[in-house]
Amino acid sequence: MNETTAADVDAADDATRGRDAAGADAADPDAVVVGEGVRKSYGDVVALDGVDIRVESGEVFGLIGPNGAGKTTLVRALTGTTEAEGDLRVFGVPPREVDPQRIGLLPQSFDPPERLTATELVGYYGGLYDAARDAESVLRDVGMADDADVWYETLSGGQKRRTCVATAIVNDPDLLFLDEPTTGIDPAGRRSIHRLIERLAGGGTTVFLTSHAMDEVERLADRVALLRDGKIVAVGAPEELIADHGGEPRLEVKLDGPASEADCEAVQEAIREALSDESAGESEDAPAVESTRKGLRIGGVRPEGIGDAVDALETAEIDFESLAWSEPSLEDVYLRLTGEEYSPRSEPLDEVAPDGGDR
Ligand SMILES: Nc1ncnc2c1ncn2[C@@H]1O[C@H](COP(=O)(O)OP(=O)(O)OP(=O)(O)O)[C@@H](O)[C@H]1O
Repeated sequence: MNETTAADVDAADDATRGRDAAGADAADPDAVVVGEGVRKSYGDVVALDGVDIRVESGEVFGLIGPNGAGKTTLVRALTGTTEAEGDLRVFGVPPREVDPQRIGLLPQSFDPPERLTATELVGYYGGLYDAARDAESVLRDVGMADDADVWYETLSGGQKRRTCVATAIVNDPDLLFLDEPTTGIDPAGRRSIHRLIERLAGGGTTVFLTSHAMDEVERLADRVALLRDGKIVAVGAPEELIADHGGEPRLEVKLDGPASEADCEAVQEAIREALSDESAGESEDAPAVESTRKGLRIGGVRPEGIGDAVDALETAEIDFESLAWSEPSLEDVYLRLTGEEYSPRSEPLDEVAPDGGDR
């Protein structure tokens, strides 16, 4: 007679869930987070509308999207803090079955007890785990060593947020969810959090980062997903997304106000003539020239083409104040794919004399 033991039941259970005894996802062993067809509604509001997502071990995965896109809901679904439909697996098991020791979570809204010092607070959260790091060293990691003995309630907004980041990493998690970790943190503090994320990722921690700071995501994330209206509309490495959706580099020409239509046409014509001279009659599209609030913009200008653009401005007798060349960024991707206003990251050049000689 066959005797069914508890171990057999566990093994069968694991087999149906598609994981092996070590807790890895047998169907997808490199994946730490897998979501398929994830849906979540709050009454009539559809927060997640069939999200497919996969985060690999050791990667920094950025999640971006407008307010209300569903980012926090997705983080909550993946951390088991809210129920959602669909197939969700974290380390090969449903989110609520994951060993808490392996997960760190910095929620978007986090109100810890205020009448504790930063050290006491981090120690308190560390006490919730089987094993925890020393509070002092964690606070050092987030740039809070000097204020470790200050009451939480008297810390500044940015210092509070850094302390909260410390509570999320006190258990030395394998997978860290950071929901807008640098909100309200000053540039130096942000930089120290960025370095911390880079160090954690370098040490093998998988980081799931949501942020509205596109520069932060572009810098830190190996891959980025853009969520809009509860659906992922693009996913890829930042450089891939920028190449596919970021648009072209452009030259911003500062004048004493918006360029007139006639000026834009004159610049366009000068560029077209220069191009037709160069290409000896072969047809070539001239870069678009458009008026902006501060002057005009010439699209499609690569660094080696700045000299030609300056020549065209001179031919068109445009007396400009300065030039700023900008390349597309993740922010452009975001703005294009969400249909919001275009606002390029500019890299100002040195002041360029209108004769083009002082560049
Ligand atoms: N507890 C809730 N009850 C009702 N509706 C909710 C709840 N939580 C979220 N929503 C709604 O679900 C949608 C997605 O919200 P969510 O907070 O996930 O977006 P988000 O992308 O994180 O936004 P933000 O960038 O503003 O933080 C929104 O329309 C929001 O109003």
